Amino acid sequence: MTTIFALSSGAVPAGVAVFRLSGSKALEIAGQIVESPPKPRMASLRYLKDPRNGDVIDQVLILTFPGPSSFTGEDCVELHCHGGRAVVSAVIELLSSFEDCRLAEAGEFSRRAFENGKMDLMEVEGLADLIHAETDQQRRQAIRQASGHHREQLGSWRDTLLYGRSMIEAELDFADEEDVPGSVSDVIWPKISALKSEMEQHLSQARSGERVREGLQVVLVGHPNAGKSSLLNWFAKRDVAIVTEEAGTTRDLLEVHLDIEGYPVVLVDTAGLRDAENLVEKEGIRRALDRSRVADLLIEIVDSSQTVDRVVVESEADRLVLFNKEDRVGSERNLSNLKEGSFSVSIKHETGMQDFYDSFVKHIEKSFMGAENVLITQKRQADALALCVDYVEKALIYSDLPIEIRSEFLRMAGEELGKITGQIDVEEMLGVIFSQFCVGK
Ligand SMILES: Nc1nc2c(ncn2[C@@H]2O[C@H](COP(=O)(O)OP(=O)(O)OP(=O)(O)O)[C@@H](O)[C@H]2O)c(=O)[nH]1
Ligand SMILES: [K+]
Ligand SMILES: [Mg+2]
Repeated sequence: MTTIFALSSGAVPAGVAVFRLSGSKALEIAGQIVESPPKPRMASLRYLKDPRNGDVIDQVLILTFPGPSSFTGEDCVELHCHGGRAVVSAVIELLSSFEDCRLAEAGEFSRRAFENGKMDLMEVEGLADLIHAETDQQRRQAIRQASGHHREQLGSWRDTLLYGRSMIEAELDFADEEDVPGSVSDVIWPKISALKSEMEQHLSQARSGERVREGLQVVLVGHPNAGKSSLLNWFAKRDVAIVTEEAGTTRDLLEVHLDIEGYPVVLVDTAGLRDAENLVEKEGIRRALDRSRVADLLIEIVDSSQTVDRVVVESEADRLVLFNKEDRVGSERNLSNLKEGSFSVSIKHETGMQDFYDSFVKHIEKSFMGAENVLITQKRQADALALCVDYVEKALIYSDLPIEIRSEFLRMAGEELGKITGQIDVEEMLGVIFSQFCVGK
C-alpha cells in the first residue's frame, strides 16, 4: 500500500505543524530523515535532514507507531515541526521526494483505519462529527459515537438475529430425528418480536441525533416589517441582516448558527409574508413557507402597533409569538390576554426580551431531551436500520411462508444491520446449534 502523508494540523503559520505518515514505507522514511530512529511511541527531539544533500530543515519532535498499534493499523509516523510556511513547504517537498510516498486524499487515513478494522463506519462518522463539532452537545454525541458506544447494542441485535437463524437451521437439519422437539424455532419469534420493538424505539429517536448534528431549525416568520431581521440580529449580536423601515426588505433565507446552552440552533430569517406582486419577493415568500414546513420551532413576530393578526403558516412545529414594538403601543395595551408562549416585547428597545428568551431556552432544552443516549445520528444509519426492521417484520408476519423464507428475511435484516457499521453479515452460523442441542451422537 502506498505510503501517504498529510499536514494534519490547521492553517499555517502556527506554532507547530503536525505531519502524519502512514504506510509500509513510513518507518523507513523516518529512518532516513532523522539521524537515530526513535523508540516506538516515544516523542524524540531530532534534526530533520534532507538525505539528498544533508540540509537541516527543522528541529522536530518525531514519534513512530509501528502497525498494527496505530491509528490506521499501518506503520505510522508523526512529525511535529515548526509551523512556518517555508518549513511546511520544505517538509511536503521532502516527503514527496520518496518513491511510493504521496500526499493523502481527504479522509484517506480514516479509510485505511476502517479497512484495517481499527474503526467501524459509525466510529468513522463519529470522528468526522467530532472534528466539525461546534457546540458542547455536538461534541458529546460525536465522541460517544467515535469511541464505539454503539458496538454493544448493535452486537446484541446481530446476535439475536443469528440465534434466530441458527434455531431455524437446527429445526430444518434435524427435523427427522425424534429427540429434537418439533417446533424449536417457535421459541425464537417472541424474541425477534421484542428485538423489532427495541429497534423501532431507537429509530424513533434518530431525529434527535440528527438534530444534535445539524442543529435545531428555528424559523422566524411574520408579516413584512414585523421585526424578524431585527430579532435575528439581536440573537446574533451583530448586524447580520439588513433592517430598514421598508416592508419587504428580506427576500433570501438568512441563517445564523447559535450555541444555546451548548445546544446547536440554526436560526433562519425569512421574507415577510404577504400577497406580493414582485417576482423576487414572491420567490422569497415561497422559500419562507417551504422552510417553515420543516422547522422544529417557529417564532412568529407581529407588529402589534399595526395589527394583532397572525400569519398563516402550514407547519407542525411549536410556535412562540412575539407581539413586537410595544414601545409604540403605549401603556393602554391589555397584556392579560397574552396566551402561553406569547410575549409582548420591543426588540429594538430590548424590553420584555428576558421572558421570551427564557421560554425559548426551555423549548430548546425540551427538543433535545433524551438526545444524550441516542444511537442513530445520521440518515444513512437510520435508513439501514429502517430496512432491517422491515425485514424483521416480514419474517414475523409471514408466518404461513416456509420457514426457510422467514429465515432468509432474518438474514437480510442482519445484512442491513451490518451496513450501519460497515460490517456485512458473512455466513457465520457459529456453533449456536451445537451448544443448544446434544446432537453429538
Ligand atoms: N418602534 C420599534 N421599531 C422596531 C422595533 N423592532 C423593529 N423595529 C423597526 O421596524 C422596522 C422593520 O424591522 P425589520 O427587522 O426589518 O423587519 P422584518 O420583519 O425583517 O421586515 P421584512 O424583512 O421587510 O419582512 C425597522 O425600521 C426596525 O427598526 C421595535 O421594537 N420598536
Ligand atoms: K423591513
Ligand atoms: Mg427582514
